[in-house]
Amino acid sequence: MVASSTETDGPQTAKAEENGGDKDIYAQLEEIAASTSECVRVVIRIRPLNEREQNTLPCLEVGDGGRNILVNDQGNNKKFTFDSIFPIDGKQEDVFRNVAKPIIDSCLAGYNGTIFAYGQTGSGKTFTMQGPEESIQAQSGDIRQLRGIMPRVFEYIFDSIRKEREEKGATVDYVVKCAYLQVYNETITDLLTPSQHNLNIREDTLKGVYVEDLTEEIVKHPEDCYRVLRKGVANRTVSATSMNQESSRSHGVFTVIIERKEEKPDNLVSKRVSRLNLVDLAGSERQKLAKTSGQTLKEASNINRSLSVLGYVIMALVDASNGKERHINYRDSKLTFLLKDSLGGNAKTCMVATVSPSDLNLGETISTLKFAQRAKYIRNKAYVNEETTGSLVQLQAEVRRLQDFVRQLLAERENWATSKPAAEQERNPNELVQLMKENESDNNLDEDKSYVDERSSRDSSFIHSNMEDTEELSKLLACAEQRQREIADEKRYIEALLIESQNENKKRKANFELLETSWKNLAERISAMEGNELAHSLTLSNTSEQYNQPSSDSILEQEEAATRRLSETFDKLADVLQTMHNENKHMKEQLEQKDALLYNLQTETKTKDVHKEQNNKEVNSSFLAIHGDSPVLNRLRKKIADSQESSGFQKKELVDESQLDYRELAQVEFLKERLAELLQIEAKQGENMQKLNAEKAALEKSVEKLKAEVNFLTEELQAEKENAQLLREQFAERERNTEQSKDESTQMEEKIQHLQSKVRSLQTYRVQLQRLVDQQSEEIKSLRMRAQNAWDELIHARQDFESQERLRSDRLEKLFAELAKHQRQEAGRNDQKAAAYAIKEQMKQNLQTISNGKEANNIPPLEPLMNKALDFLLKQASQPKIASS
Ligand SMILES: Nc1ncnc2c1ncn2[C@@H]1O[C@H](COP(=O)(O)OP(=O)(O)OP(=O)(O)O)[C@@H](O)[C@H]1O
Repeated sequence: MVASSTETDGPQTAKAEENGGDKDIYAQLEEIAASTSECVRVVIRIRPLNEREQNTLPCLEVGDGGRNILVNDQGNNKKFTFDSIFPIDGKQEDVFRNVAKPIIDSCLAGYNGTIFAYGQTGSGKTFTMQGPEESIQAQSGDIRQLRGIMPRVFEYIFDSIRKEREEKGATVDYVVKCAYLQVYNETITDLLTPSQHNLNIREDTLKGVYVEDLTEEIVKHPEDCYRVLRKGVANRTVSATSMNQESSRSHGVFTVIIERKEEKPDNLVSKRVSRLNLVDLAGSERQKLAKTSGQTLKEASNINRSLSVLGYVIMALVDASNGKERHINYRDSKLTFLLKDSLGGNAKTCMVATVSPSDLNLGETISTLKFAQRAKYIRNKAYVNEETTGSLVQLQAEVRRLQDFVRQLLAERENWATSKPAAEQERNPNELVQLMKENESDNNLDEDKSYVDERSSRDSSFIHSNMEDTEELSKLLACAEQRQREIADEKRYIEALLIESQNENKKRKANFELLETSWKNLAERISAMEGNELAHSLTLSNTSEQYNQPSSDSILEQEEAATRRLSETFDKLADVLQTMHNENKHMKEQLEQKDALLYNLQTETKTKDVHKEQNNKEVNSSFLAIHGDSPVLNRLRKKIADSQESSGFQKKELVDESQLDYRELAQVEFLKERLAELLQIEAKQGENMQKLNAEKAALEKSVEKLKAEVNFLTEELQAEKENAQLLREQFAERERNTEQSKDESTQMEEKIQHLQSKVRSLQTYRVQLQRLVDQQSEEIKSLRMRAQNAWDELIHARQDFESQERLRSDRLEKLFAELAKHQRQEAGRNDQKAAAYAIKEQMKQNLQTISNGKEANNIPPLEPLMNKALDFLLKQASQPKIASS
């Protein structure tokens, strides 16, 4: 179901065995080379639709091969490629095998590892990393299948350790520790000791990045780890938002520290310490969608800010891995500082980006995928964290080797020192004293000898005092050289600072320009929107006036209100951007000032350098005056030589010419002269000494001055550094604000696009409506004509009708008269009828009387005859007379 670009089993365990230490140095180097610079693995996990999304459309499709994902963005398909993609029905077990197993294998082999889940709030990060809480310790049933990466990691680690112990016995020893922390509102809390709040992050060359005073609990079984995890989960900050009933409001970092010690056959002990970070980041969320407020809103903005910094760090890392010179601001947020080793450092890292499949979250899904795509290009440099120690004998051998090495270095330094120019050696004052002593020992005359001894001792003391001065001067020189070096260092530092500040400035300028362009674009869009709004409202009001459509009225009202709201929001946004623009301008000016200040400092340092140079030259010349070709000393040397020569010559003369008295006199004269000369020299040397002392005092003063200047410069630099830091922080804050504004403007853009599409559909609808109305007005026209005709016809018909009506009423009147007449007749007939009935009755009675008498008189019955007559009468009476009228 899931395609993967990496092998999930086997090779790491093999590597673990290889690292046992049997390899030679070249193999280790090869392994280091192979292990360096490895890209971060990135996988995508799509969660099933939740209740809120049941009636929405899917916007994601996993492409062929299971490594591509297609996003349907309003009809446009965008394609992203990752190391693996887990579809909606992806199993927890598959995720563990593909994502976590290779990393744990690396950790067991001594590498650091990190797995982190990134994604929109409610997209399944906690589900992936941890699983439902009740599943963590589940021993059986369906719920056990829902365990996330963390519980499975614990089981796998202890299983692997058990297997290795079975194989290697007591030579291998493991200590496993767990720590759990959260970063909530930029504060680190120890989830295992929640009273430990606001902890500090530290960095160490050996340990890497770590949290000071964080509780590390030793764990011996997976059950211990479950307990630690549950304890931390209970202390983690979680609240309900509209997007997720149990939304993590903090970034959670669960660390497993694996310490492995192995005793090797040659008495060496190898020790590896690796750290596995399991990171469940807080979810990114659009505040409007998440409908957060109050504390939850503050949390959300902190979450978004730290995730933005994470985004910048990733962008910088990607640039850096593309060979660009970028400074990675890990320290801009606690999260990025904590993840420093995991992003671009000493760790093997895998990122699981979780997404929702619904088009309801399309914007967030696209931004998650883009983020994940960038992370793919980060290159990490992981290495095995191994340290080997040996027995005392081996350690002593190592110490000896190091001592030899140090000796060799010292000898090299000595060689270098002795290979100084010969002129420098000649200037050694001790040698000069020696030379003079040798000269003196050659003198045969006692007086001369005593005199020379005396002078020699005087000269020697002079030279000794010169030597002391020379030593002082050498010290001074060394001090000056040291100062020079310090100043050069400072100069280099200032230059680096200047370059950094220039780069920062460039960056800021670029951002500033970007901001300006986006601001301009936005302003244009706002004015375009305003224009559209006007045009839109005009057309819509026309439409509503012309056709008086109640349904389109309400749509228009809604549209107008939405446009008004949008325009208001845009106004506010424009204000915010204007303020930001002004602030950025101000910052730019400040930066320019700082640049100018730095430039001045640099120039000052250069001037100081020149002064230093001059001072040094002066000191050197003084040095030369003492040791080098000093005319006074040369003359002194010459005089001594001459006196020796002349005393030799006079001795010869004394022997040859036997003029002792004269020679003695001459000798005395000569010695007198020489004494005067030497006294003169001594006086001159005294003057020289005074001069040198004055020079020394001046030099000391200038050194003091320089020291003060250097101190001042250091303070200035410190202040500059602080200012730069402050500016950096302000800029980061500004960038974060810009990011937020960008988010808002993206939302606005989406709204605008939505509105524009609505306007477009409304325009189409209006055109259709116009056509319909045109048709209808044509029809109305023809109808009107037809109605006119009909009206005319109606008037005719009415006139006809009225005349006919009149005729009819006449006839009716007549008829009514006839009817009255008939009624009258009828009444008469009824009277007749009643009379006839009365007659009939009378007759009946009469007849009865008659019949009574007939029987007696035998008269034929008259009744039938009477009935006949009566019937005839009745018939006559009941016949209608009106028919004739
Ligand atoms: N792959 C999945 N399969 C089944 N249910 C899932 C899946 N992913 C997430 N869910 C469910 O979705 C809901 C939200 O998931 P979860 O809490 O893991 O999100 P989240 O990304 O950690 O959110 P947030 O960090 O913002 O709080 C939970 O009820 C979870 O059980």
